[in-house]
Amino acid sequence: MSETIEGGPRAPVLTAKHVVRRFGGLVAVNDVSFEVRKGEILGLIGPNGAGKTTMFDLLAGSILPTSGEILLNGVNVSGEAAHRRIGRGLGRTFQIPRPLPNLTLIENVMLAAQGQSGERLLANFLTPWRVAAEEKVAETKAGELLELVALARLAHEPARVLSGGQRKLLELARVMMADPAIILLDEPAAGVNATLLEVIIDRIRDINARGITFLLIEHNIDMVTRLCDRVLVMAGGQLLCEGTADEVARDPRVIEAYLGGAAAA
Ligand SMILES: Nc1ncnc2c1ncn2[C@@H]1O[C@H](COP(=O)(O)OP(=O)(O)OP(=O)(O)O)[C@@H](O)[C@H]1O
Repeated sequence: MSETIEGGPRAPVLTAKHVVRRFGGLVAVNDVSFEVRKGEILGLIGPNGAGKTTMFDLLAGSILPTSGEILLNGVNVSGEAAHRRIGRGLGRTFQIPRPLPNLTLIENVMLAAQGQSGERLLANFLTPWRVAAEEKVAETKAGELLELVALARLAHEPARVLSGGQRKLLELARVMMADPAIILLDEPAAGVNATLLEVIIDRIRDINARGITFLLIEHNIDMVTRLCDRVLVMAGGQLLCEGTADEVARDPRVIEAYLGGAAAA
């Protein structure tokens, strides 16, 4: 019972209810329902073309569902734009992060600050002291977040010097700047070397220990097994099954879905 009490330890942060998304004749997401519970790291796996990225786009608000509902902390956000969902505590990283190459790391992270007066020309003109004070606070916070993701020593370097794996860490710091309740992570392990992968796994654990919930799309099953208590499997736009990483890896339907994908590739 207490599992679903609003605000309780296992309350749903993000809910998909019978979500459908069509692209012309193709049903990329077909009647998918699930919950991401407060404090968990939930995995989302499935073969190429399963509909995982489309599901992320729907949850984040980059695209809208053809039908069905998306709830963020119990509020129906199905028709809301992405920036409004960010304001409600939903963060998202991209498979291929694209920081502004000529800005420093700290400047890139500061760009993600919410509600700065500096964004408003009038405020800048009328209350420059407040804008300066807010920028100082944002700079301190961005510095702390770069420390959290082990990039503090590069804080004043331009983002173009970063490797692919370091860009993923910068992306995590950027998302954290908006104080998210939940972060959607899109393939954080893709293209990352083994050493940096360990850093990314550690940082995700640290951020999760601060009470932040994660939904993780990942093809690297070792990472999923190490981070996720619960895993959802999608195939052909539908939710195939749910369980621990070990359970789903043994499930004949999952094996069949991956083998079918490999045969079709
Ligand atoms: N904008 C779009 N227009 C038309 N079809 C699309 C669009 N976006 C995705 N699709 C199709 O929807 C299906 C699901 O794609 P999606 O990218 O969500 O899968 P995925 O599980 O994320 O795959 P991968 O693991 O390869 O990233 C695919 O058949 C894809 O071609």
